[in-house]
Amino acid sequence: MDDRVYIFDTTLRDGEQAPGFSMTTEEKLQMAMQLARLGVDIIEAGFAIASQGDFEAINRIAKEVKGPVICSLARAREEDIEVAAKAIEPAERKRIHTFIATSEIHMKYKLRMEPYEVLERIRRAVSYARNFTDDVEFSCEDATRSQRDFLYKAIEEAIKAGATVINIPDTVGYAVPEEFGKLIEDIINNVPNIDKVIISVHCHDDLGLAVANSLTAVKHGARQVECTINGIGERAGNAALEEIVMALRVRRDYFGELFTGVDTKELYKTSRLLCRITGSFVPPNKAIVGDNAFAHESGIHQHGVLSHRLTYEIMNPEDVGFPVSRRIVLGKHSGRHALKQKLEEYGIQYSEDDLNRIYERLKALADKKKEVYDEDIEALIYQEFMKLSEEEPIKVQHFQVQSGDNIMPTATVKLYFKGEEKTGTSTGNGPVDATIKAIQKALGIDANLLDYSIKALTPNTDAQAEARVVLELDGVRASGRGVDTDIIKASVNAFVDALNRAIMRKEYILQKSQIREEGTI
Ligand SMILES: CC(=O)SCCNC(=O)CCNC(=O)[C@H](O)C(C)(C)COP(=O)(O)OP(=O)(O)OC[C@H]1O[C@@H](n2cnc3c(N)ncnc32)[C@H](O)[C@@H]1OP(=O)(O)O
Ligand SMILES: CC(C)C(=O)C(=O)O
Repeated sequence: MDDRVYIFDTTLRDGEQAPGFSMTTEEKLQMAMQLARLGVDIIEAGFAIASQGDFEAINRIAKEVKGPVICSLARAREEDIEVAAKAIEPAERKRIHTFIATSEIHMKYKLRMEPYEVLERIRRAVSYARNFTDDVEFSCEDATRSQRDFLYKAIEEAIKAGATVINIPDTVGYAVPEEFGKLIEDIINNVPNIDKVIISVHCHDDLGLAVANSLTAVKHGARQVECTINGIGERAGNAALEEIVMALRVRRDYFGELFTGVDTKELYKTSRLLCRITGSFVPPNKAIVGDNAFAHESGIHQHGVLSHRLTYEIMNPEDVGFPVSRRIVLGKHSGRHALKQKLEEYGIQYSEDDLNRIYERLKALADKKKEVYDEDIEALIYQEFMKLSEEEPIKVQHFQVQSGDNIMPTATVKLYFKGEEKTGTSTGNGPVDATIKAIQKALGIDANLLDYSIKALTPNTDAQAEARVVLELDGVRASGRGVDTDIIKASVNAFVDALNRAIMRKEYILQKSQIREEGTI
């Protein structure tokens, strides 16, 4: 059996079926381009008969995306198959994926068909699809709840009719790994000519087992895995592509020579592109691509990884394209080893007393604040070692914004810079833009805004909003965060927070270079 595991990405079809994840044609195209860079083997670009928009998106992807096979889903109906064939027609390599349910519950209540009628549909649909392409995939929807002999028969008919890939979906996420692996093995041992086709699996995550089931299936002979970026998909989602690919790569000792064609360095980028396009967030603890996937906060772990990376890390962040290498996060659970490393990063010379003093301050701060950011630690260091004031240089006294659907947004701010009163007024593209510009005018500065994001922390209209800002001021980069029920205030707080850090950081750099010149460091 071949060792190559084909990655069938269904982010743009099953992934898009998740509420809130619909994408426009342009967005789908952008995502498909990135999936091609990622190196997936097949892109299921949509369900062509679902809508004119879906048809057009598949058609554009088929025309413009080179590399992967482009596929459309189709029910076991001639009309669906014709529309799918038309949509994928321009692709260099094309696949029609047709399906019908084979479980009793689906056949009886949903399809209202007798089993013999379903078998007839399979024969007709697969052979009809073969008129348009040599690459036809057939799925027995709800395979894991299908009666065994009937499932074997359905697969046999699909192969006879010309299917080249047989997909075994765990449509409702009902299977458990050992049982699912055995199902694949049984199919291999009981269905005639099964060795002539590729066996695929498509697992849903209703019990949180989609990745485990997919990997067990691969171990038992499946050679195509259907999965999505960030595991998005109908209900609880599909198997997460990044987890499947990295598990196969990291656990070569277990999976043997199995490999995929995915360029793992593109994983993080692809995950974040999907977030940006759909306005969704990846939970921080998400395997492989979550913000905390390579972060260490607790002292014992930090000491371990600082001594030898492999004590607590099974993969390199660089291998999945993580933008920062391992993150040592200082917080409530951190120990002195990690703090020492941070002080050394800042080029600080410290005594054992200094270390203990700053360590106590860190713990006290962490008890008060939910999250301690690198910037908070930096501020502690400034205060302890550079004797910079604990006072933040900029304090906003007051701001006022006028905005509406037929007036130019205008903001006025009054603030204090190191105790001196300053005011500024500006118009802008929106109320946030106008206020940020007014602050800059008041201070007479021109900071370069590198990143700005805002999200609601709860689902109501009175929710707390969290704004984050990354900016650069005179070559010094800093980030800031602001939380408020008023989105403009949250944005102002984040912007001023970042400015304060940039100014303090500038002063710190200046002091350090002066000390160096005086030869005391
Ligand atoms: C497990 C999966 O993820 S399957 C994919 C699910 N994805 C989607 O459904 C998204 C796209 N779907 C749609 O846009 C619409 O459902 C459409 C356009 C496909 C069909 O819409 P409608 O014609 O209004 O039918 P509706 O969705 O209400 O019902 C489904 C019909 O398809 C039939 N059907 C369902 N699956 C299949 C199948 N695999 N093969 C043949 N017929 C099927 C049902 O029995 C029902 O038939 P009926 O209209 O004769 O009663
Ligand atoms: C169409 C099939 C593969 C499907 O999405 C499912 O069964 O979940």
